Amino acid sequence: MYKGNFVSVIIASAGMSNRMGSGINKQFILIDNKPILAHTIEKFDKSKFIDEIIVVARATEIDYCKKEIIKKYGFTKVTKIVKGGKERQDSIYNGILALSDKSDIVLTHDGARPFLREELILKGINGAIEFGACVIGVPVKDTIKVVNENNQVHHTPNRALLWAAQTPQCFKTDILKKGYEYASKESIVATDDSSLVEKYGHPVKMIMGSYDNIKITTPDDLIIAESIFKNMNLNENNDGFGGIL
Ligand SMILES: Nc1ccn([C@@H]2O[C@H](COP(=O)(O)OP(=O)(O)OP(=O)(O)O)[C@@H](O)[C@H]2O)c(=O)n1
Ligand SMILES: C[C@](O)(CO)[C@H](O)COP(=O)(O)O
Repeated sequence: MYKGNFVSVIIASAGMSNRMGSGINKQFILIDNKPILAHTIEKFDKSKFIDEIIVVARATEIDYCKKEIIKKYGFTKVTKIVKGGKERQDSIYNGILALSDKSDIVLTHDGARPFLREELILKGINGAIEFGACVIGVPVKDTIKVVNENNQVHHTPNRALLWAAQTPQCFKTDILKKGYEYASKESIVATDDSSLVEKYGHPVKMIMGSYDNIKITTPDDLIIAESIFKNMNLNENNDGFGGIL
């Protein structure tokens, strides 16, 4: 169980939001009059399982985050706001370097995933304690095709074995650090944190997540996000596993 462990979270919010095309950092777009990033931080700030939150922001947005997000919404567990890097991986690495020496368990999370539920935080922490590394995800619903550079279908993997990785991704802190140090030494680049731990050679467990734990990436996600937000508020007991979408 999580008791006795110091649990940290790194929230990556230093991306460029290119696919959103909003002209501003998508994490500052409002849902119910509150920035997406504030919704995300709130989930961890309120959680009794979390001890420290490191926010990773663009250098030019650190002051804004301090004033308009952390101070304005009265978050108490954000210990540091550090500057991001070119890729998400670089941003998370900066967050790792800012972790408290006390950190036993670390969760990495996207600032653009505001609909995380408390039970997934606990499942992730317990998964990290039991397995050393785990990732929250959901089985894919569509058939996935692997294509070549000419869009010719190369093969169709067995859907029963395919999961979509979400965040949080949860680790014993020393294991995540080793994964990132290994990636840096070997110049390994990946789009999520657990890939680096896999490549370092530590097994990663997949933990059942929730289909409504979406990452807000493109404008159509904002329409879905409004609907998830309303549903979460209407039905606080919705466990997120039933597939409201
Ligand atoms: N250099 C980067 C890139 C991404 N992120 C964060 O990682 C999360 C997941 O990334 P994604 O949704 O791809 O965000 P962007 O990189 O901003 O999107 P895009 O690729 O459309 O520019 C986001 O919360 C984003 O802010 C980050 O902290 N630092
Ligand atoms: C970490 C992640 O959210 C898992 O789905 C995803 O890989 C982030 O990737 P992106 O390229 O930054 O969208």
